Amino acid sequence: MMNSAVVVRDLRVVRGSTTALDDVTLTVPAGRVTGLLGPSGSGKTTLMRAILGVQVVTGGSVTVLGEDAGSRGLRRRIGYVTQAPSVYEDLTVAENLRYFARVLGVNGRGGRHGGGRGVDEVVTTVGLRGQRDQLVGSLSGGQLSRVSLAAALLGSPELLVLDEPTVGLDPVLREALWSTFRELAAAGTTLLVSSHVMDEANRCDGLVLLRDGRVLTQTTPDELLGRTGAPTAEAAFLALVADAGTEDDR
Ligand SMILES: Nc1ncnc2c1ncn2[C@@H]1O[C@H](COP(=O)(O)OP(=O)(O)OP(=O)(O)O)[C@@H](O)[C@H]1O
Repeated sequence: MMNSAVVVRDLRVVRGSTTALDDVTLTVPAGRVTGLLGPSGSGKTTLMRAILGVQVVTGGSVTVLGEDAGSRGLRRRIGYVTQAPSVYEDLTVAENLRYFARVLGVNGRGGRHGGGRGVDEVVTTVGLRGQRDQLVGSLSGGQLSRVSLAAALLGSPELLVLDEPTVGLDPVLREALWSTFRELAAAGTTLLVSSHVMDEANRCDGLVLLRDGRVLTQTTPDELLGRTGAPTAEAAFLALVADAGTEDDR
């Protein structure tokens, strides 16, 4: 039996006058990279917020690492990176991370109670050793987003939820970040990574395709291409959208 880090059942979320998620059921397998793909406004951020337990939901259930989403005990077991970098510009990279380590109750040198990743280790993981003592306000955009990722890695979370972490990064940095994700998964971390860049689909072990707040399909990159006969993930997604549109019309 495959071990699931996240189980979402019949989830429904209404935000304002929009049904942001409707009847969403999916699982995120442990120790894998799952890509959450869909166009802008399809509900990716809302789903991630529900998994983190910070989203008011109208119906359904979300179980994370065996507990209800939002349970206190989950706080240190999940790392989250939002689209807006939440770091202090007037502190250096290391100062920011030491601050977040304290907030999380992580020992900045070797993790909580001696376990997990500390500041030096996460700085190395995201390739910012050269910028360790630089003010965050003077970093490039790509470096800045890697500081947020480093903060999310403190203490070795079991689940990493990353909302469009590669937006605005050049191809070299994107490559570097994806190899970091692969290494983390190989070491047992579960990653849920959202993107609206379909060519990132091939880098994931599994895929969840969202459209208009509904799961279009939960699949793998190979199966997606095989099923649609499309040459690229982007073309496959468009083919599925066209199919779903035909069904809606029936
Ligand atoms: N605070 C809010 N109040 C009302 N509607 C909202 C709110 N936040 C999001 N929505 C709506 O919910 C839907 C899903 O939004 P969500 O941010 O989850 O999409 P997304 O797939 O993450 O988009 P993007 O790729 O552009 O970030 C959209 O139609 C959006 O307009």
